[in-house]
Amino acid sequence: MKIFFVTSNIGKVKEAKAFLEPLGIEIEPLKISYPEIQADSLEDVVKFGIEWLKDRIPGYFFIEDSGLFIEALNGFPGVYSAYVYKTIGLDGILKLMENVENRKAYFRSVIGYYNGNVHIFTGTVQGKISYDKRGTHGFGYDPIFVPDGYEKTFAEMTTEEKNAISHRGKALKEFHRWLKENLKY
Ligand SMILES: O=c1nc[nH]c2c1ncn2[C@H]1C[C@H](O)[C@@H](COP(=O)(O)OP(=O)(O)OP(=O)(O)O)O1
Ligand SMILES: [Mg+2]
Repeated sequence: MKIFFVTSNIGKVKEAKAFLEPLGIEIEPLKISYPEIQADSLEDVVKFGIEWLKDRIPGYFFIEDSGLFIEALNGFPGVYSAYVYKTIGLDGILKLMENVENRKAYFRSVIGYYNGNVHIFTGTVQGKISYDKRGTHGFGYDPIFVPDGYEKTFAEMTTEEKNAISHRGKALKEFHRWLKENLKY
């Protein structure tokens, strides 16, 4: 089967393909930008995005909204992660975290799939903000996020390694489980 992934982030596409294509699900990226509302939750952003997209996409599709939530910053950048990445970036986050001992943070991913109805799948990974940028793989905040149980950042992992433990990998796993149960392929 083939489903569309509406996103402008090629890093997300790479991860979704690495996870789902070996399981027999073909991903067709569609770079259509949709309004991302200013909301308190990733779920609300996804639900609004689907409502806006559903009559504009020729088939079943999914979108994904994600964010990095830093405990010492009361959850910032959270739902504003994309905007913060584009404005103050990794150096800005490291600066805000200077002299902050509590490095705890988590990533969260919310996938919304539309097949006539909306289905939501989520995943979270706990970790810490590093003291400097490390690694060249991945995208976004990967060079400053160290998942619990590891010494290296997401940017020091291969796509497969990251997928096995990441927020997006977990959401994709839930998504795949649902597809398998409901489509009986
Ligand atoms: O695994 C990740 N590793 C590092 N950084 C990440 C990850 N997952 C999301 N992020 C960053 C990217 C973006 O700055 C923001 C999410 O914003 P978000 O709107 O979901 O993504 P986006 O605008 O890059 O692509 P899209 O076209 O799918 O909306 O957090
Ligand atoms: Mg976005």
